[in-house]
Amino acid sequence: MSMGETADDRSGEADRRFFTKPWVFVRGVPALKFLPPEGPPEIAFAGRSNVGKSSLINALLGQKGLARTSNTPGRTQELNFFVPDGYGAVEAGLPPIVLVDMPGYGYAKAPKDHVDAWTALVFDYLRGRTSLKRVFLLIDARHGIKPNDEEVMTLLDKAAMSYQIVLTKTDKIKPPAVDKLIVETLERSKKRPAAFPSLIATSSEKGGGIDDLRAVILSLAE
Ligand SMILES: Nc1nc2c(ncn2[C@@H]2O[C@H](COP(=O)(O)OP(=O)(O)OP(=O)(O)O)[C@@H](O)[C@H]2O)c(=O)[nH]1
Ligand SMILES: [Mg+2]
Repeated sequence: MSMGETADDRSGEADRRFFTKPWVFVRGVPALKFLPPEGPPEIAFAGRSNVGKSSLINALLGQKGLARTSNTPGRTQELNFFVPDGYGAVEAGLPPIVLVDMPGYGYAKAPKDHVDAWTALVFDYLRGRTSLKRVFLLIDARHGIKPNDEEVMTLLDKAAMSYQIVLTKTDKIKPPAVDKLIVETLERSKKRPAAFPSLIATSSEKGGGIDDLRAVILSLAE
């Protein structure tokens, strides 16, 4: 379900094949100095720990287990780069698009120095990466926008980095509650200069919103 705009009409047969072909993991980046050179357009999946970033990537690509997921927050600990297979090296600038799974923020139970290092990595990447064309900012439909999400939105606004809110786990709440949350969330993000004027409500479990998200990804691919 896409609110505030219709998904553009790029979900034809050829485009669907883009997502049914295998994608591959190409690189895990534990610190900024290991980032590949700036190159093809990147789309980052950001959000609090356990919000469902890795699960959403797997649902989009139809490949369970490609991005590692867990019941326990703090699963993803590096910036993980995924590209459609068969296009050649990311260093050579060849893939049409790169999806970047990120460590979550807001998880206080891991050792503090670990959390601080992930958070710095995520924030630096979001602030300074030229190849980054869109950030999907994932918000758990059960919890709504939290103060650390606001902090990330402020950072993205300051960096003039385009971001789009994606509600996750909508299968866990009733449809009227999803509708109410959509209205409230859009109202809050309207005041944000870099926020996209629409959001996408998804369920990685049930498949809701996945085609809309794919259409956005296709529209950014070269
Ligand atoms: N019911 C339901 N559960 C989901 C959905 N998406 C993710 N989950 C569950 O939420 C938990 C966390 O999912 P992950 O994809 O690992 O979350 P993450 O944001 O990558 O977490 P970190 O890497 O730790 O930051 C897992 O137990 C998933 O099965 C969804 O759409 N519906
Ligand atoms: Mg993860």
